[in-house]
Amino acid sequence: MTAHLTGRRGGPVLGVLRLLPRRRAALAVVLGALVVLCGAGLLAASGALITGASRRPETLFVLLPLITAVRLFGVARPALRYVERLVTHDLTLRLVGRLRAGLLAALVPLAPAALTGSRGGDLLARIRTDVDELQGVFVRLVAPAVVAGLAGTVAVVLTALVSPALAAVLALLLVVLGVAVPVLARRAGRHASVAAARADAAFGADLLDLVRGLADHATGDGGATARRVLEAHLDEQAAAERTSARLTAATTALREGVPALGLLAALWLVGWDVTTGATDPVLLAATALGVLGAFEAVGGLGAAYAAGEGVRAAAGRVADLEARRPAVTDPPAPSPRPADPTLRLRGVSLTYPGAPAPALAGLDLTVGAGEKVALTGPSGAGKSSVLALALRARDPDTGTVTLGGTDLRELALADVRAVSAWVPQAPALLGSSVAANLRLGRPDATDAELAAALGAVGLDALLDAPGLDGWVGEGGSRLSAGERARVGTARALLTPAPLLLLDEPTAHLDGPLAARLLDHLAGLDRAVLLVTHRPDALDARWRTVPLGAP
Ligand SMILES: Nc1ncnc2c1ncn2[C@@H]1O[C@H](COP(=O)(O)OP(=O)(O)OP(=O)(O)O)[C@@H](O)[C@H]1O
Repeated sequence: MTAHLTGRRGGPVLGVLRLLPRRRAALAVVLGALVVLCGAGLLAASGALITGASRRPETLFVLLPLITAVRLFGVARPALRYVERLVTHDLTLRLVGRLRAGLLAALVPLAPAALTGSRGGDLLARIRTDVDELQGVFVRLVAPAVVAGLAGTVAVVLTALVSPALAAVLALLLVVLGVAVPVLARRAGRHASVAAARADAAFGADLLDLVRGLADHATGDGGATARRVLEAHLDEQAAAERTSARLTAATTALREGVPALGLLAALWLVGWDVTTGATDPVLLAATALGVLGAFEAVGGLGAAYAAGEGVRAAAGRVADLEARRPAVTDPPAPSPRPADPTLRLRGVSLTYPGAPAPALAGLDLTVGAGEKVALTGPSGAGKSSVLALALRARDPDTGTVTLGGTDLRELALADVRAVSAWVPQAPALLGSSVAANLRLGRPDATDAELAAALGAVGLDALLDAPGLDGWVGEGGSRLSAGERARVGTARALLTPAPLLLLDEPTAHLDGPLAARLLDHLAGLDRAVLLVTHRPDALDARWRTVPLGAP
């Protein structure tokens, strides 16, 4: 795993390319080039064999090397293709692994504070769509480009041994077919597709207006004006489609025509050398067919050019994610984890970026070991923000937050989060079993311990249905909001953390259930700092700290 997926130097795409396993990538492109050269070699050897056979040699032994070459190229081509595919797939899977691990590594330090401005769907798209796009960086972009360069160069050099003039023509035509044609087709195609999309959108919008106001249009000129407007859009659509069809036809003609030009050039130039006696006639058909086969080298470049745009966009989005600064970072030399879990906030103020007013201003709060404290106050009073500071999801603008007397900024983040177990208002559940969700709190918990934790939060019923090994649905969708919240609390109870930070654990519960949960929490031998809108449900074991709007 690399520290930076998209790298700092050379742009985002180069950063992704650095993740490729180099030896495998080199092997894959060499194999790819050999496949192309075997194809051209097969055609060339076949041409030479046919010409040689047409001379009716006295013995077949004369043709034996050519027969062997035809067989060799014929067998080697599919075999090499098979190995090339194996290597490429292996390489792509390794790349996907590195991309996913790298993206998650980039996301983890950002969570939760630096991700609050991101929409969940956007992040999911980055992880899923962008990784899908980037995983094709080798197969769709690098391999076709390098294979084209490698196989094209070898084909030109071999051709130069027969006819330097033909080699020059071949090089030129390879560049035309591999670079000029795709670039022009893409540029022209973009204009045509923009025009078609514009015409489609205009037609759709006017059609909708027409249908909505059908009664109005039917009066007056009987809808003739509306029809004329729609017909004008249809004409635009037809014109855009005609342009696009002409473009496709021109590109196809060039794709077929350029190799044909190469064939003609070979017949002309090598044919001339044959008539002057400078070249053996056997080489005429061999060179002409070999040149034809060499064009396969640049066959994948059109798709590579198109893929390049997607890869660039995906790499840019990933780089943008990596460029975000985490809200909090580990200190260079962390202090040891404090044995005393006393949480103390002194003169703490916090204003969220872009917020017009502070969420907290000059707050003092202490939660001693084993103490039970409830934060109350109106919505927006800053209750959840206190928990965020206690967990060091953020740092205060002024004042200090300490655990056992040590400033949180001097502690390793992992230590802060080992001392405190946090349960947000809507805890995240995995699309997995009840047990798997609970074991996030303590991976080695026994089934009996899981059952006890469920019992403590009044979720004994989950033991029967769906059962510890039962599926909770995607994101816990098969459970109610209240059950999801209590699974989160049970998970926190399973951790050994001496301080629990619970954000409205009773929000979705009815009176008796809320009382049962609060009673269990009050009886714990660890400290609990909870947020609640129902201070009346708390008994004397709780110290209530009201927060007003700052
Ligand atoms: N990530 C954020 N970015 C900007 N402003 C925020 C952010 N989180 C909270 N705030 C603002 O800070 C203030 C305090 O929010 P906080 O969530 O701490 O209040 P709360 O008392 O827990 O509210 P509630 O009872 O509704 O959960 C609010 O005005 C809120 O809009």
